[in-house]
Amino acid sequence: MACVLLFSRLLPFSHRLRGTTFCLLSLFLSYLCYCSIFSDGSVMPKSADPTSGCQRADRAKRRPQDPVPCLLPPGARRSAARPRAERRRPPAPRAVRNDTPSPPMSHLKFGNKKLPNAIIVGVKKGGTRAVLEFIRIHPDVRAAGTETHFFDRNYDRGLEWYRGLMPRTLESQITMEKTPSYFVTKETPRRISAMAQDTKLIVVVRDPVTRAISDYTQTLSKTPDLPSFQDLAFENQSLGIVDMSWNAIRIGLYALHLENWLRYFPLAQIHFVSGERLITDPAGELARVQDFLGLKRIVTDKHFYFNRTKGFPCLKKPESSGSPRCLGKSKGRTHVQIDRDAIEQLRDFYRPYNVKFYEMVGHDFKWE
Ligand SMILES: Nc1ncnc2c1ncn2[C@@H]1O[C@H](COP(=O)(O)OS(=O)(=O)O)[C@@H](OP(=O)(O)O)[C@H]1O
Repeated sequence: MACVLLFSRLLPFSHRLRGTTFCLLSLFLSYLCYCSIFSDGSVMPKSADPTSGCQRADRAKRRPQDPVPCLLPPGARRSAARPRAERRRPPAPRAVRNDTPSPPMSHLKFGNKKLPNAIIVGVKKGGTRAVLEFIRIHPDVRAAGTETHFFDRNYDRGLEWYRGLMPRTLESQITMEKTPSYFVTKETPRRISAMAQDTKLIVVVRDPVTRAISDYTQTLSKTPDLPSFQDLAFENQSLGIVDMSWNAIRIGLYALHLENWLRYFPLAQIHFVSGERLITDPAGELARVQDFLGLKRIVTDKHFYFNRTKGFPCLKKPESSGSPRCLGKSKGRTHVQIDRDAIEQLRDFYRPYNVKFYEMVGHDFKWE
């Protein structure tokens, strides 16, 4: 345009006409030149998707299950394969495509849900929560957080339902759960053995008299108008006749329950944790649990401290972050006071069962 204005001032009309034509012609030639230089589309590529060309080129060689090669770190393979001229170009804009298949990151990151390799099967109020919380700080252990009650209450839901409750684990990790009522449920040993005969079993046992009082204390906290402990524990206290049908009493007959388990599992596949030693020497008990599970002894006394307020061992603050961890208020309640005579009567009642249990497992737990 500047050219046209200049000519209109300086030249007569006939000359002006020739000058304008010259000007338009040179503009047209410049345009043709521009188009020929950038005709390969590098100014505005047709497809902004950096993966599309790559997918097309490789598709013939790939099987459907193979990963899409263009999902590898951009540039790693493609820069070597591209012609030099193309490599000099500015990088194509990164496009977010919803239809690009995602790599299976969840699989890589979290592993798979597996049926448990080891189960804490009992006993109620034995210290089962403490064992699970202590063993699960081991990096090779992952555990279901809540009691699943699969083998006693939810068996009809099937193994896939059960598996769904498990945490994701890597190949090297073991899966665990705890449901203390399993130990006294008749069908459970058969059902666990039907799932996997090599399932490792852990039983946390505790003096059956203190266990019964602990059980009663828990029930009383939820049902304040419960009859007294003595009323429930004895059919006739003056004659020393214990009511074996009361659950709090029945659970403590360890020898009887164990007989049922030994029909389906060898003794070597069952590990017994002392509920008493779990409080006085948690690291020692955890060392034995780790050995039984075939784990490296990683959970050691470094991990515990005795919390005076709680009156129990708790987990120390992890090095990285977090805070010290004690079990909740429902663990370590102050027990209901039971008179000495009733306790002595219950000790007499349990003694033969305890002795039988010590013989069966080859260990004296010294419940006196
Ligand atoms: N470290 C630590 N902290 C708190 N409590 C501990 C610990 N170790 C063992 N225990 C004892 O665990 C008892 C509860 O047992 P369970 O976890 O098996 O109970 S439950 O069956 O799951 O309800 C609980 O019983 P009670 O003292 O009668 O409440 C505790 O004595």
